[in-house]
Amino acid sequence: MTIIRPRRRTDEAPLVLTTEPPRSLSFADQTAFWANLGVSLIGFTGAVYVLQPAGHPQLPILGALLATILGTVLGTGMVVAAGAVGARTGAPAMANFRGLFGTKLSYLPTLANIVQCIGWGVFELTVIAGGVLALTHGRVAHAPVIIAAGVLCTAMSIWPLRVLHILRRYVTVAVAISMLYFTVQLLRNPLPPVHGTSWSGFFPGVDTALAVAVSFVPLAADYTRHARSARAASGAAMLGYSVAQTWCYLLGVVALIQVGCDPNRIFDTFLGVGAGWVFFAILVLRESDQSFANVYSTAMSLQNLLPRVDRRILAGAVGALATVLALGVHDFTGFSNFLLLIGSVFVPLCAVLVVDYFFGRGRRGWNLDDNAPARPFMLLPWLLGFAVYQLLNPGSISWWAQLWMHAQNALDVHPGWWSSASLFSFVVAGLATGVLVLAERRFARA
Ligand SMILES: Nc1nc2[nH]cnc2c(=O)[nH]1
Repeated sequence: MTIIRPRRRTDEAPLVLTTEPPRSLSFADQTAFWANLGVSLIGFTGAVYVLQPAGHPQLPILGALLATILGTVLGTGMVVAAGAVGARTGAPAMANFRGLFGTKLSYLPTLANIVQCIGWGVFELTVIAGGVLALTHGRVAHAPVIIAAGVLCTAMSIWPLRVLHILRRYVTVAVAISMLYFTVQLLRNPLPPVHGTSWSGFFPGVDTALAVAVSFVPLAADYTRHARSARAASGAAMLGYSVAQTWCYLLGVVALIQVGCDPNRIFDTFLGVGAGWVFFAILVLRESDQSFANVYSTAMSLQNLLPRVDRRILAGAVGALATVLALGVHDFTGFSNFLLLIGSVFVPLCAVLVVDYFFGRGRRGWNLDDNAPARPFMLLPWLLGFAVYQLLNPGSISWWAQLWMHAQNALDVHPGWWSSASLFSFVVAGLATGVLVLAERRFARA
């Protein structure tokens, strides 16, 4: 890869694929960035899936609290581990897979990430439009908001490092004040009693909180590669993301309980408190950093396929595509299930990546060149982990879920309260990679 060594704090991310990025993000910059990603309008409504895990009765409030904390901390741990690899190699997230699978095979996770990031980018643009709709009581049309948000997040993705500095300086404080305001206002009303709760959906609840954090696994290294040290990158992601997502989900749980667990009315609680619209507007505006992260990471993923194309051209094209797609989307229900399905690809992949980097071939330095040789056997633990995930949680796309239910019956595996798909998938993929790493070492010695 091309080697360039810019160092100043004002330096921007390299324009072409390189493993020598400017290391200009401080601990505070990164903590603020991850905290911003942890707070999302989707998080407030998504809390309903932790509170009422699919196929289970509602969790008690303590159960929802613990499931949120456990899922978030475990999911963030995976983000941290993937980010630590990027902080050490200096390569963007998808280019790291060249070391694990070889360059050509690294296109597999790259394509999955391009699909997931464009999907999330479109989703986030529609979430912003939904927020503006709630804020203006439907007085502003959908299309102009989508176009404005699309232009904003595309512009942000042209100057990613400058944007991260700005987020730290101005946006994170405003978001923290807004969250504090809503927390105080919502907790002033006593929570109505909730009946018929059960702990049976505890681990599915954990899985939900974990899945949202894990969806940032394939993006992490695009940002941590600019950290001054792997330790700072890891601490910042852990602190910023886990605190923010936990806070966001718990605020969502409180708001949901106050509107009888109807996610469609959740924004009413925020807008119903005195001056709520001011703080809600801040949260809507900051949702653009989520879209920005998706557009920028899609461009970086594309650069793994097109290493010599200027990332600004790629980001411009991706931003335009996401905006056009978002103009046509009004209902996201089916697509969000698809996003969760893609997200599940990255849980076992993270385990394989981390085990091979810290215990296997990565210890001697991965080959991240344009012609890194294929390591197809490394696909096996990934596939195994993916199968374990689907077996325990096949999701809500009916034909896909039915396929896996046949497999459950054939193997006599029946998911219960104990079956966290993410944890089992991560552990199985990690252990299987460990076996391959040991076999590779033996083979090298022989
Ligand atoms: N990758 C990704 N994951 C998410 N999880 C929640 N929102 C997002 C998002 O915008 N992108």
